[in-house]
Amino acid sequence: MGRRAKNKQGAPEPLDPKCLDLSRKRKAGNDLNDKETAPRPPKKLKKTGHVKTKSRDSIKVKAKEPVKTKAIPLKGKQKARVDSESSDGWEHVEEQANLDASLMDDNFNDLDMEDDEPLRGPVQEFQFSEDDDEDEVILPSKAKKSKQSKRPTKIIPTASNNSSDSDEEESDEDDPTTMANMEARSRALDAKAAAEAKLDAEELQQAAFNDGDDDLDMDEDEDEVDEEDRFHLPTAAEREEEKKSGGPDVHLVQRRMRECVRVLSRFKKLAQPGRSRSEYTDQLLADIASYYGYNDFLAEKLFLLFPIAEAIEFFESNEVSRPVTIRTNTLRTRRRDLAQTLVNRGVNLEPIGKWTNVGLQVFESSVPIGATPEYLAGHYMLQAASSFLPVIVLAPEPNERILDMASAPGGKTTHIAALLQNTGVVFANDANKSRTKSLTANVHRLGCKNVIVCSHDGREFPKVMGGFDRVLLDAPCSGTGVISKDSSVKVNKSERDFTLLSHLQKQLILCAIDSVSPESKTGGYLVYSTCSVTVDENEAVVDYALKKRPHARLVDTRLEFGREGYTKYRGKTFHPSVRLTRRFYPHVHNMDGFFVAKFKVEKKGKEHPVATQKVEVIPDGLEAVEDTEAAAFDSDEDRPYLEDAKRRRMKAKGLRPPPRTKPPQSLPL
Ligand SMILES: C[S@@+](CC[C@H](N)C(=O)[O-])C[C@H]1O[C@@H](n2cnc3c(N)ncnc32)[C@H](O)[C@@H]1O
Repeated sequence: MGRRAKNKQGAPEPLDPKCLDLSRKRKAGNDLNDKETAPRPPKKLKKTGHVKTKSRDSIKVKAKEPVKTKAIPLKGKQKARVDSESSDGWEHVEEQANLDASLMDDNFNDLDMEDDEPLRGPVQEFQFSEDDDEDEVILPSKAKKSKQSKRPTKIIPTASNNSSDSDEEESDEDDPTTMANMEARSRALDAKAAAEAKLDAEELQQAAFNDGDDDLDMDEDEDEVDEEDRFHLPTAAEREEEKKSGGPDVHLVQRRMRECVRVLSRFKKLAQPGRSRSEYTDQLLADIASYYGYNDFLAEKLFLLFPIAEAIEFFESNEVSRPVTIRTNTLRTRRRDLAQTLVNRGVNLEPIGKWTNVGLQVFESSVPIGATPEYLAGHYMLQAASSFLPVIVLAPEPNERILDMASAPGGKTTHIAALLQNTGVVFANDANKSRTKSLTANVHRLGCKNVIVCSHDGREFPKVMGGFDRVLLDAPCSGTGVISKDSSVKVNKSERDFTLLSHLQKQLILCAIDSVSPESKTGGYLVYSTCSVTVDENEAVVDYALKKRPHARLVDTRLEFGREGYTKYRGKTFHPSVRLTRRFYPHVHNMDGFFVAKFKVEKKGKEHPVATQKVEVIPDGLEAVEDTEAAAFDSDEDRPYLEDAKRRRMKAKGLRPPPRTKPPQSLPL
């Protein structure tokens, strides 16, 4: 269990942002009560294994059993070295081919994936993150005031408001939110958060620029550090001794983390003579792992994603629940009407932000939000704000044929169905049959009439069916973006899991591309998303797909916020267009960590010039192989499935279906 969570010795002070050199920051994650510049409020530590610092009393979304986390000491210096190449989760695809043969399953050998030989075989030894368990709601027996009444900052909005408006609108902040002032308040909050986000971005850019740069010591003319005041980094023997005596006091760990961050930011001036950067980094990583309750591997993997001070922000944000959000089901109601009804029931809510016209953020509720008559009637879905994004990016159009390749429990499927206005058809697939039950239940509750639920391994597409106008692959992933919801991720993910996941994601993304019809008149798009922040599940997968399918190119997501995807990461260089992908972080956007990429699939031979202008540095083992025949959509093969589905629809309506034109083929639904 992490010391942050364990709280054996009383609640420690929150890390002082000043000492993390973040004092100028006004984070999107700060409490609104803090108005302008106050730091993140102190977080309460729990006595259970929960590491969340805020509980939801009346609004419980997917409450979990307490998870016991365990501090695992660093095994060696090399383990935590920032410059370690071996531990950053990169895989060699050739090596993947040599994965334990028992992992390989011949079921898919008949797939037309000769060109992807190294990626054959399913990967199945890990738990998938099922972050998007929208609507898996635990209903409280008694409605209580949510701790969200403290009104955490809004989810990051678009920057479109002027500050004078926002000043005016803030003046009535103490008054209750009503339908009349809801929009105005939302705009004010949007403006404030946008300004904060801009400031953050500038500071982070600066931090990234400075990070690791010894010349950061710009204050050389300052007085020498008094030797007595200099932070003493424990020696190896002292650390060993500390371990033997049951680990350091939580306050000591906290102080030490602060000091290490400080020293690393002004190394020349503050470091003890003779001690290296990597020694401080090792100590910091060991303390992060024990304080927040991560295994060493994951602590390092996540730490490496950010400049040092920002990494602490990220770890801190994983200790705080994200705002409760709901998506209006426009098949049943309008957001305005829903908001009015819920306000009348005692729910305090506001529109999420300008980027969505269906989302509402719930601040407090005197009724259980997962058991209102409107909920039961399918007027809304309890859904994380981040999971709106891939569907917004997919932008389905009425009458299209859409595949949601990994769809349970259906938050995104039902959103797609609503955008199609119940026209066209959505094939909602999920490999896990038992999870299709909640998917089907949601499809029914929300009144989606254009959804066909099926259960295939995604890698069977497009053999099962292809030629879709748009495909969404919300891939199974490690869930490193949703640690605040599922803290077990902190300790149950190993390097091997990331290798296997990335392997599976690469297989799935190729099948997803091959399922898109380049002939589509209205579409021809694939959206790839994960609720993970690791590069090997995101940019590396996307880059791999670009190499393997040169007729697919990345296009703008048209989202107005989110950080650009990495085009360079720890010695790897990706195709320049990978910057068109978008990353979302809890500490920046106050939403789950998330990744979204959008591809346009062109006809073969019509490769887009950008897609073929590959940069030279290619991730290990992923040398571009000429794209060979991809599995093509075979309309003859597809016909029996479509016919079967049509017969079912007719039967369901009490109509007599026409005789079959071919011997029946069962569609496993
Ligand atoms: C992130 S969740 C999907 C959440 C869903 N899109 C939603 O919005 O509710 C990933 C899903 O992938 C499914 N899955 C795992 N491996 C798969 C595979 N090989 N093919 C298809 N689905 C798979 C899991 O069962 C899980 O439901």
